[in-house]
Amino acid sequence: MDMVFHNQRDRMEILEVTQVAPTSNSPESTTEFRLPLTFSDILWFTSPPVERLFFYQLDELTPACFNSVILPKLKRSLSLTLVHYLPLAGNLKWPPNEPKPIILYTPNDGVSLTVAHSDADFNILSSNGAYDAAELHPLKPDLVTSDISASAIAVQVTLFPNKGFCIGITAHHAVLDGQTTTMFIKSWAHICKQGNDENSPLPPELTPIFDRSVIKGPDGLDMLYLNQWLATSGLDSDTSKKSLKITSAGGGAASDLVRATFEITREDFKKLRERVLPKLPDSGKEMHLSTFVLSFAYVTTCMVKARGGDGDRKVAFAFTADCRPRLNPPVSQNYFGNCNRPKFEVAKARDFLDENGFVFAVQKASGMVKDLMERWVLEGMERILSYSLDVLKETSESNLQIITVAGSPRFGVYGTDFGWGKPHKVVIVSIDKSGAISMAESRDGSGGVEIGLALNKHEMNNISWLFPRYV
Ligand SMILES: CC(C)(COP(=O)(O)OP(=O)(O)OC[C@H]1O[C@@H](n2cnc3c(N)ncnc32)[C@H](O)[C@@H]1OP(=O)(O)O)[C@@H](O)C(=O)NCCC(=O)NCCSC(=O)CC(=O)O
Repeated sequence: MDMVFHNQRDRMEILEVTQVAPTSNSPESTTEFRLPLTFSDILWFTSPPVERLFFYQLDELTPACFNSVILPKLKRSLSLTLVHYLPLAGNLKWPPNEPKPIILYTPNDGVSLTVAHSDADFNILSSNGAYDAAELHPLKPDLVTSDISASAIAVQVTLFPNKGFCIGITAHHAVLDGQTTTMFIKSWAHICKQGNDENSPLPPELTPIFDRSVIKGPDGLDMLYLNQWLATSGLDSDTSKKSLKITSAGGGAASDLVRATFEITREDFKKLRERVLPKLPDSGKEMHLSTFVLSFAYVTTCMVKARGGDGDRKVAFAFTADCRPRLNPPVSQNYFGNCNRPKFEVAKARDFLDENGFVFAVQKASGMVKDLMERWVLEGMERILSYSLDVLKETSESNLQIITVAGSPRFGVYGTDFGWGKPHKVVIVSIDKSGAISMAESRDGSGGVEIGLALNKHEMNNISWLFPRYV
């Protein structure tokens, strides 16, 4: 039987759009804070923002309780948290005589917070699907970007009466990566759960580090990337034609996509390992067969099979690695900003469509991760943005299939408890713009991995057949 795709038109009402500033009682919030962008930030300069939703189920939640308890607590704790994360209350700016933009917080800056009420079906939107990808769009806030300014983050809290609420956070990728975004939201949750005590410091594992000197790369990489980004929008950094507007590079959301979440369980991983090991050279002794490698290889193979078609077509598959532990010396996980690199490979669809397609994918994925461990992790960084932009251009011009990964099972998003329990569901909305899959740890902590997909109906139908059977 084919998959059933839920499509229910929601009703959403915006109740309030406000600014939440860092609490004014702190000396920090009354001082300007400037943070330069590193090459690793500029690598993502005008990439599509990353949009996450955290659904919390509270069956008895009335509008009165939401307005008198939950919303005030969320606002107050956000304000307290921003004192520790001042750049997130600020904006990207491009001062007239500066070669590159900076992140600037000035007193009275704050985060845009949208409060909304939805009559959409909470159970469907926080389920594993499938439902129209566009159904999630009203729940995510938009960054405010213009030629001269771009907000670092935006937040939305949406009430679903008698069902629960949803927290949406949209992050500018040139300001922060997934590691920092999830550390920030866990800090907000921590302060909210602790009862908004003004004097309670953040625990060490949630305290951001702003020291840019730890990020060392080849000279001139920041300006190289900046000029490459500007060239894609027909601008250049030497003239007055500087712009902080986020372009459509990376594609806009397709309107015909549906979303679903699939889980690869610990038991599935065992089976996948058993299946692949005898087929690998030297029984896989030299392979890096982590749950990430198996998940990435498995989903890539299923996605190529789900699209089917011409074996000669090209498939670009990529993931982003966290460079913090890989740099020499290693950088703290608390480093605020971007410290990551994409890793790309291109192959023919035929390689995955073959009987041994999964074995091929495992070998490739294992090699990609091992490369990052064994070689200098910044190798090839000079070419990485031009290469990525070329691949994106080719995707829009040909039938090249691009598969990338957003999020990570390491981020522990299901531990984000604001005081009303762990999330019922966490999703990355923005995968519907970019051909990405999303990854998160299984909600029940059983060692599995959740895979979020946004595909057209035909491919989603095909993959729903492949996922359970192909393990
Ligand atoms: C490159 C990688 C994907 C490769 O992952 P692997 O798991 O294969 O390799 P690895 O060597 O790092 O880890 C191997 C083993 O170490 C253990 N391990 C190591 N670190 C861990 C951690 N922090 N938490 C839990 N387990 C950990 C695991 O048991 C794992 O085995 P096992 O798994 O078998 O038990 C990863 O190292 C990595 O960098 N992950 C973070 C990716 C990231 O930051 N993505 C977001 C990009 S920004 C983005 O996309 C935007 C956004 O999200 O906002």
